[in-house]
Amino acid sequence: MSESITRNSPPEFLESVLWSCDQPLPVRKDSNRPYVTLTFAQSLDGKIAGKGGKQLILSGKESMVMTHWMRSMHDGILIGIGTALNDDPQLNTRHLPVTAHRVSPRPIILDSNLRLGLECKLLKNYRQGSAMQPWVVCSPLHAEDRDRFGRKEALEKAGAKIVEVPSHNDLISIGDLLPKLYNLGIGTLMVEGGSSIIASFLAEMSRTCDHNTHHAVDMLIITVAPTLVGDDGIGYGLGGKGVRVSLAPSPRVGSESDCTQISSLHHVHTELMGRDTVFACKLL
Ligand SMILES: NC(=O)C1=CN([C@@H]2O[C@H](COP(=O)(O)OP(=O)(O)OC[C@H]3O[C@@H](n4cnc5c(N)ncnc54)[C@H](O)[C@@H]3O)[C@@H](O)[C@H]2O)C=CC1
Ligand SMILES: Nc1nc(O)c(N)c(N[C@@H]2O[C@H](COP(=O)(O)O)[C@@H](O)[C@H]2O)n1
Repeated sequence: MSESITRNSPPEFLESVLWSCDQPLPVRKDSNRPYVTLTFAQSLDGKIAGKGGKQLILSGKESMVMTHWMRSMHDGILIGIGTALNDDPQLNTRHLPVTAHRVSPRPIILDSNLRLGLECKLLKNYRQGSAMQPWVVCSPLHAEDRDRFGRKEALEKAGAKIVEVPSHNDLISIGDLLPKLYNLGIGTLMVEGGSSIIASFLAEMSRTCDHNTHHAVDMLIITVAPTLVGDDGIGYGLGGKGVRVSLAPSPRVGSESDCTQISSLHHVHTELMGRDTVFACKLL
């Protein structure tokens, strides 16, 4: 079996691009939000799921184990309600060797209207004592909002903690979410998807860079699997018209005149993991 699958500590490259247990967290200009790692797996044609959102196992064994190491390194793991309903994920570190010190992050679900199922694996695992309590982030509740109050109560009874954060058009404001999570003790946050969440974080990243304010994402770690999904598959956008994220320096992305550089991603590492390629880029 490959050494990367059986080792008892994270792959070296992960510790070098993120942090290792015996190193302090990377210093950021702003300290009122978590360190944010945006990460997902995609096909060669840029798809993260199949037709109609069908969940695809794109990562091979080696990169999947790497993803579970990454999970173990973060305080929280964030997904959108689309992924929670579609995939019913566990978001734990079960692919790590039994001999490794496995710590699973706290699941955080962006669920503006409290649609999470009471019998989902995230809640079941918590009730069985094998996972941390999931936090469900919703839009602020108002007194007249009886249906949502009912769902809030049901979710709390099922084990969830409900966190209210301002939203616009039913999308939780990322700019308000991050300081809130930080104040609740999330120092490091892994954002796993899905498609709309990736687009929102990339858009927020672009917006904050554009205005030269604090960034929303620190590190982008993308696994690319050598497979083609086809046009029916689900991709991810950059979260809006005119949003462009370019690599800097960027000799291959076009001339200055045809590419407005809103934000700069700096390539820090490329790692081959089995048949997959993992790219790590950091935002400066
Ligand atoms: N290949 C990979 O690494 C991954 C693939 N996926 C795939 O992604 C697909 C799910 O993607 P989506 O349907 O887009 O669901 P999603 O997981 O991105 O959730 C989107 C929903 O979250 C809610 N939301 C609240 N605040 C939001 C905000 N600020 N920005 C965006 N959404 C917000 C909205 O109700 C929205 O419809 C599934 O097919 C899943 O298998 C999901 C995660 C990782
Ligand atoms: N790294 C990675 N590779 C893939 O091929 C994937 N499909 C995903 N998906 C993400 O992992 C979640 C499933 O997690 P569990 O196995 O249930 O712990 C899924 O919902 C996506 O967030 N990731």
